[in-house]
Amino acid sequence: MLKRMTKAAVGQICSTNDFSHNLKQCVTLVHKASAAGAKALFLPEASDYIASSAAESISLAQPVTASPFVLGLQSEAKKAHIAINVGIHEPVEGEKKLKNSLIWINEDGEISQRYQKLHLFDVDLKRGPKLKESDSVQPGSSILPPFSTSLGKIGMLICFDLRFPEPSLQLKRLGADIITYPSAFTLPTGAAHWSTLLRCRAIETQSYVVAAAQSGPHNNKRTSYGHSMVVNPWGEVEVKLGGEWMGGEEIGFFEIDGELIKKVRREMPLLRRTDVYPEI
Ligand SMILES: O=C(O)CNC(=O)[C@H](CS)NC(=O)CCC(=O)C(=O)O
Repeated sequence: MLKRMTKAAVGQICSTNDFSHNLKQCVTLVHKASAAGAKALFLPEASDYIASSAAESISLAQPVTASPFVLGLQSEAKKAHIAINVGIHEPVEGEKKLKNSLIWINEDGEISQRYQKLHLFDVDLKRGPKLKESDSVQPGSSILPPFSTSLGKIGMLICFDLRFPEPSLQLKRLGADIITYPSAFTLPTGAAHWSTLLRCRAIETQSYVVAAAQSGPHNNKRTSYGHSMVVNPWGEVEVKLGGEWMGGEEIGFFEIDGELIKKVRREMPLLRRTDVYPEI
């Protein structure tokens, strides 16, 4: 029997504080994705820009209705009839701090879903990095229920959220087939934890995990780890892009196999002992 597979693309870029440079990289990837017949393109966290300080990040944020980056991607999505999952910054009216958001731009170019990052990356490692995301960002307060797309049901999380199994398990419980983690991991934490965490989340949730990553130097203070990955529900790595030394944008293709999701879940049901420990 013919399996129903849907093609998608995962894109890697290196954002700076220059909107038009960042948009250009993303548009190149939209064209490549669409030429290859992908139904959706997954882009990294903070694709619109990465600043070198909290103050600069706050000063750059624009509402989606006025952001040349978001408007540009919406128009490309509509032209190419492809959905785009992309991480951006959004100002909050009357507040100083921003939202670290993930939006779903559908095939008609409309923003149809939006998630606000729950866990903020405040770390101070002896050998670096020292980053305090909460200086410029306010955390979200809810999980976005998985939504239907031509690929299957998508559950959205962002970057540092990857370290917490609870929201991914909750998304799986709510019916997700695919969980996304657009990211900008640091070099030391990426080398130590990135691929292990992504495979764990895929194996635990028996779902596809799609993690588009920032890669390379954003400014003289920050460099990202790269290695964008797609992991299938059995934990196999289906796509792995290059590391931080790679210049420019990069793309990888994969197919979502709905039969594989069903097979993995049927063959090894993960029935929780919620009589012993609480359901999360
Ligand atoms: O700063 C922006 O504009 C965009 N946001 C980010 O890059 C965020 C906050 S600094 N990065 C992470 O969450 C990295 C997590 C990480 O590296 C880990 O969990 O090890």
